[in-house]
Amino acid sequence: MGNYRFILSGGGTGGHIYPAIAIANELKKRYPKAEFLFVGAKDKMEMEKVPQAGYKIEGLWISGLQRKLTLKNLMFPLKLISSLLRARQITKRFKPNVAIGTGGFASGPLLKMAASGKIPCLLQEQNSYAGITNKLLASKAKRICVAYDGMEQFFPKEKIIKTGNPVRSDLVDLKIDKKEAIEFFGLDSSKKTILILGGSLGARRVNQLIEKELDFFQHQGVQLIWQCGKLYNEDYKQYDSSSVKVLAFLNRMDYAYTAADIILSRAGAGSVSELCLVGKPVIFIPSPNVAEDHQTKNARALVSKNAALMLKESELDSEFEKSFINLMDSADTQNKLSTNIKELAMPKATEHIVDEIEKLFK
Ligand SMILES: CC(=O)N[C@H]1[C@@H](OP(=O)(O)OP(=O)(O)OC[C@H]2O[C@@H](n3ccc(=O)[nH]c3=O)[C@H](O)[C@@H]2O)O[C@H](CO)[C@@H](O)[C@@H]1O
Repeated sequence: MGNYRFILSGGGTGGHIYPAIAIANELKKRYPKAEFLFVGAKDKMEMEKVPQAGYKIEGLWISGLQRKLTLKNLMFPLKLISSLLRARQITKRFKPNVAIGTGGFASGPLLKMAASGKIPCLLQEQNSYAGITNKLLASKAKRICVAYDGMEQFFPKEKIIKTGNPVRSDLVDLKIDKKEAIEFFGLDSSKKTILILGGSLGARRVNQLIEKELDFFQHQGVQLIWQCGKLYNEDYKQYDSSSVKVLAFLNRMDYAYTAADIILSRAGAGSVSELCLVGKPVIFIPSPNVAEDHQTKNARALVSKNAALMLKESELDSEFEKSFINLMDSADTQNKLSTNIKELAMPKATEHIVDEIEKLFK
């Protein structure tokens, strides 16, 4: 009993990978004998992060379409055919009970072939603006779990279930001692700690801001945990010091969230869902470079409920210091933001999604 087989696919960025890992962990908790296989894109971060989480992954030779005419684009049809064939082989061999797609281009071929092999498929869409892969797969899916209202504009209404975004269980209920968390980063537990998050890949404009404001932060007497991203680490690691911890990637987000007094963050859907659970004062700096400006929409949903502050990239030079000082100086604003953001948390999202998955194979 319980020897079920689950195939999961999502990747390209942490925003698609971590929901898949959270779903797999909950399935494993319910079905300890189940087998799992992840499918990702060959050179993307899932090939490293999924094995770190204890799961097997196979990589497809696939990439997204660029908007310009490039060599990569000319290769696209070839990659698509090759990855569809490979996806068919994988699903035939693994024979999953259910296929789960969390967005990103690798999930396209996999879910398409799974559906044509009559395997029930469930999609999970993290954003308020649906990604292209999930939109293309919607007609094949039995259920589509979403985190925002109004998703009927992208998906058939009868398939949509609002569950919220899956968050890794270690971040749902933070139980670490704050002093221990601050010391984990080699920082001083008597000082205020600011956590800077650039999303799973790091954010160039956020890094430029922090570099420019280092003296300002020092004057304010605060210390920094600065996640700059793998791509930017070489440029910024020179600033690592006893009060500024520069890290390419945080493997222990639980410690980082616990250590922080104030958080500056991009507004990717996963980050937003986690920050609601964490319940600390946040200043969002949404990326303006994503489809339909969806990070600004993600952030605005919180700002309109007095649950976070937001600065657009174009406002950073003129507004950042003022906004930061106002927030630092007002315990009242900090408390209000913390209380309000917590109210938006959906801590049962993963369980709810797995309840829906169970309906597809039981
Ligand atoms: C530039 C880009 O395309 N961004 C998209 C990407 O964001 P991105 O990949 O940044 O993803 P999210 O903000 O959704 O989530 C980031 C995830 O990475 C984890 N994390 C992050 C940094 C770190 O050092 N360690 C770590 O573990 C966070 O805990 C979180 O679980 O996917 C999101 C969800 O589809 C979208 O909303 C974003 O617009």
